[in-house]
Amino acid sequence: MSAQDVVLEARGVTRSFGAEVAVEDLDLTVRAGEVHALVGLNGAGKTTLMRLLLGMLRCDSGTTCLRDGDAGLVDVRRLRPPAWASVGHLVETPFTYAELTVLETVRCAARLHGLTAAEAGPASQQIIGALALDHWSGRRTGTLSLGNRQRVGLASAMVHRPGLLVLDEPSNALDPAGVLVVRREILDAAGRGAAVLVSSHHLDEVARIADRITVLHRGQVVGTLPPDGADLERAFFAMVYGAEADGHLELPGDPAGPRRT
Ligand SMILES: Nc1ncnc2c1ncn2[C@@H]1O[C@H](COP(=O)(O)OP(=O)(O)OP(=O)(O)O)[C@@H](O)[C@H]1O
Repeated sequence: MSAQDVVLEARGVTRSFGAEVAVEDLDLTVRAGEVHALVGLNGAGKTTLMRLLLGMLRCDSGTTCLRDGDAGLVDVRRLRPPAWASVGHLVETPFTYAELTVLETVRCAARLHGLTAAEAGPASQQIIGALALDHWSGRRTGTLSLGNRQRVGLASAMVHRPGLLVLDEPSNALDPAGVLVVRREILDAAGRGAAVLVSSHHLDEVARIADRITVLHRGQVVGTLPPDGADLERAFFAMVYGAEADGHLELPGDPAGPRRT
């Protein structure tokens, strides 16, 4: 892999909210054709990092860059609007219009990402089928279950086959069948050459799809996990506890918590 393959990059990024440092001096790359997973405890900074990478939040210091064709990596704050057409994301609230049907919503997302009217219909039908939403295609999104709203958000993020996909806990609300479907779509996207950044709390799931797994703790990268490692959970906790000054972190239901050995 060369520097040419980097599609998304954070360089020395820091962001605080009041006195709290959510992301601190963080470097990260996502390359074409790879699935890069972010894992960490609640509040580790995963969503904040994704929002910074997508320009949804301003960095206090450092920069986040996205590849814009021949112009190379460009600060997201200066990215030309057409470059955003090749980005798909689901970060926090799924893209849905409560009064529109599933098909209308996904078609709308396709058009917003630059597909022509002629392209948007078939592309929407295809991704709705892929995400097993056919049955709900004519339903207003405001009446859908949480998991199906999540699927619509994923369909809207993927309908235009983006070159960069950023998904924050994409299988959070999904049933086991949905988890399989999303796994397949993520792997297909990377197989087509897309750069994929995904966060998850499910280490087993992450191990199935990721080429690289980065562990965040208190806004910093504390290590990387090998996706084919033997005991990911153990390695994860060792990294997280190891990052604590005294090697000790209290967990609910486990007041003593594991200690660094
Ligand atoms: N808009 C905000 N205002 C104030 N604090 C915020 C804001 N957004 C995030 N934070 C804080 O920044 C820290 C990182 O939050 P973030 O949502 O990035 O974590 P996360 O790793 O995505 O957590 P989770 O796994 O629970 O989704 C948290 O302590 C959070 O309270």
